[in-house]
Amino acid sequence: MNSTYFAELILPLNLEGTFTYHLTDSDLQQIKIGQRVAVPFGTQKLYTGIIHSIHQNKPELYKTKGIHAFLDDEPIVTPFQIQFWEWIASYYMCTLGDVFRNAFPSALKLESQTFVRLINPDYENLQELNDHEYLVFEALKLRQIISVEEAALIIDAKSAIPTLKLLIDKGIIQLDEKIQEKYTPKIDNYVRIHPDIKGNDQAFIQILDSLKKNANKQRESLLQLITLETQNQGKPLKVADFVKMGSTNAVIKSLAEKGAVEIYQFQTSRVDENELEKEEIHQLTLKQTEALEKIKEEFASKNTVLLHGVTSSGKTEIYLKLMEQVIAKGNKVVYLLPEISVTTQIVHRIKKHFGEKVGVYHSKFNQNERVELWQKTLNGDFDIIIGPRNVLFMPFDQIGLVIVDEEHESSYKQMDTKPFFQGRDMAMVLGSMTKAKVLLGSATPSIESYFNARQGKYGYVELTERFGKIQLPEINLVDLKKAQREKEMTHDISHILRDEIIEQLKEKKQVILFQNRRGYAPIMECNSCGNTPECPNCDVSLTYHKFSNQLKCHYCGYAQAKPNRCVSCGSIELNTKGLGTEQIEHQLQEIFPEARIRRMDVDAMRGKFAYEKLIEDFENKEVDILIGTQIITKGFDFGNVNFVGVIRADSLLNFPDFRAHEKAFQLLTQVSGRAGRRQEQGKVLIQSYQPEHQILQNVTTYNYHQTMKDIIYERKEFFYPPFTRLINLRFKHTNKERLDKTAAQLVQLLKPSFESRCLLGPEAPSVGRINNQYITDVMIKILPNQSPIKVKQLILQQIERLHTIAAYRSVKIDIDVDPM
Ligand SMILES: Nc1ncnc2c1ncn2[C@@H]1O[C@H](COP(=O)(O)OP(=O)(O)OP(=O)(O)O)[C@@H](O)[C@H]1O
Ligand SMILES: [Zn+2]
Repeated sequence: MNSTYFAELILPLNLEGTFTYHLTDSDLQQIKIGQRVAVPFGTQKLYTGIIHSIHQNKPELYKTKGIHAFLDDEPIVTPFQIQFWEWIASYYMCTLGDVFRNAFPSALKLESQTFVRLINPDYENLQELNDHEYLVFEALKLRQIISVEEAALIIDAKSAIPTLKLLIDKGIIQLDEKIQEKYTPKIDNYVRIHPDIKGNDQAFIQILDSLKKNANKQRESLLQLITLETQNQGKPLKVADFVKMGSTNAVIKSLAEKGAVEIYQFQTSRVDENELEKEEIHQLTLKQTEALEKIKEEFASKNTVLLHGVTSSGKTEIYLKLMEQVIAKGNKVVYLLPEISVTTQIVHRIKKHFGEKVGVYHSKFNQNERVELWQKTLNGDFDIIIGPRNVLFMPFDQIGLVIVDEEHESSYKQMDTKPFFQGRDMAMVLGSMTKAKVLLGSATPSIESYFNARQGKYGYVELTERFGKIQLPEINLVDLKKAQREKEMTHDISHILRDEIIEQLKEKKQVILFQNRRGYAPIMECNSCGNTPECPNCDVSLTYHKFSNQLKCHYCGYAQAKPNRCVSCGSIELNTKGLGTEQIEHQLQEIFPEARIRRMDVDAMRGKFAYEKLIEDFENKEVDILIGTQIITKGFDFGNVNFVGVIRADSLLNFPDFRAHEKAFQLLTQVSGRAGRRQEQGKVLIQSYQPEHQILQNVTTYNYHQTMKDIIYERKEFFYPPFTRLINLRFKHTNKERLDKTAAQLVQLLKPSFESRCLLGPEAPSVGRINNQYITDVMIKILPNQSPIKVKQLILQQIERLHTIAAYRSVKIDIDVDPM
């Protein structure tokens, strides 16, 4: 056939550009940009692609293939998304296929290696299945799981993907995934005065009278419930809690039978709260209203505004008001959070006001759950969509506002898979491409955002006062050297810290403690020969985990039983060095045997919704002391915490990275900000071996501006962002010699184009081998007078030149633009 029309397709491949397929007349009648199609690729492979564009330029050098089938009547990717993906691919120097793979749910893009699973073996409407569907269905009844490739053998290559797609649509099969824990909301029984007698004095007195004679206990309970309801101001009361306060299940049941109280249920889940009654948004305080007005004023002339408000100043309340106004104008809001599992409290607050119009992209959702969210977003079912950085890839339309909460968080940067994008930065690109306004918020803005605001590129709005005019917590430092010298310590807890915790527990307050490392002890060392067990796959020492009695690698997951003797000299004198959360937990348990102590770090939070459950327990005051890694610093808003302790600030300060000081200041300020958020001024104790350190001094005085000024000065001096842009080239190979040669060769090729201060390396990072791959880095600094686009082109050209020599090609090069 002699086609005159062609389509460019996006395929999930790590290859440059789009791919050309010819179109038949009937293709032309149904084709739309953004539709999914099933296509062959190479000799054997099948893929799901997206229609990128249509044209008449016949490729001269090769024969095009045709499209097997259209999978959708209507596009499921918007033209804007395609543009956005292209922008990301070009900025982050990866392929469009890399972005597509990351952006698009796997369950919507079947390919040869995709496996599907039978989920409805009892499907009865067999007459609704076509011949192909029927054949595959029969095969699945025997085997449960089948790959696209195998389906192609059973029916034919052309029909494999379309047929499986139809079976998915009918709910007969599903993308096969590791069985994941489904979130089952916890249902609790609650009790309240029966709505019929609430506020009806006459009916109420009647009931009370009837209880006078032989139901004294019931009468007491009823009166107690009334008092509680007034005290709790409408906050639901669990039956279980009421029983703890003196009532009994039998009494509550009798009262319910008599119509005096009502037992009701609702989900206490943090994930699905559409059942909750909606609440009005709080009235903003004068200061908050001023801030909101100023934000809107700044938006008149600027696309981005930085809201710099101290912890607990009510930034979230301002977001809520602003969102309400944007939605009232018929626009949508994208709300970005650093990590959803640890910010369930905020999701909860947003859902409370906007109900089912809120779409939540949970990073722990499985692929099938993701499809549902994608389709609902496409339908325009949501006014607000919340999630971590990947939420930017959802198919929304008509965005009026993008909020980036806790904008300083480094977890906005994707580090493990391509594209290595920065969610905050891409939110701004999304904003400028869709003409939506972008609000960045933080109590400790990143250097970059602060700098841009100071330069007048962003609007800048400051909120310096906590809600309720509560003073920011008083932060004091504990000198660990001194405490040790004076024997004022039990294990790693100074007696000042210990006594403060005792005081807090006495007053029934909850305590949050922060330690930056997980595990029991990061290093095991032989006292005789000094040998330290290391990971066989990575260049790091193994961390001791007492609970499992194992040594584990935090980079590749390798684990071994704890040895009883030194593997090097046989001595039994093995010592541990360093301090992890697990050890602190043990020490605390010993010092405070009565306290209910829980730990929040990745080791303790294995289950799918472990965070949610622990947060709930903490809110319900079922935990006295919470010890955690930096997870606990992110936006928690607990009312009953007046005191926060930092076990050891030193590892934060001594980290070998140009961002270390910025991060240390942010982290310590944020964790301190969890204290004293309701009635009274909170307190914070930070333990450190170097209390004189300038960063710690600045933390205690809340001297954000001075800290940033100092850091900006250093950055300027040493050519770091925001004065330069960085690109890191990370080389990986199992053979160290080949790795080093390749990296050195590329540096040779790049040398003529860069000043020597702008081309650093090759240099091995602090962990020079992970999972048996050696690593080395070459860092390029782009000066303000250089064009980043030209520099990127140059890098790609030189890599291409490098690759003309076969020996260099096997070394993988990951290009990381704006590394963190
Ligand atoms: N105008 C208001 N009316 C009632 N409650 C408010 C108001 N403003 C803030 N609050 C309450 O004060 C607490 C702190 O506010 P919020 O969590 O919004 O602060 P934040 O600035 O986002 O803090 P952080 O940066 O520490 O996360 C919350 O419990 C919030 O409900
Ligand atoms: Zn390892």
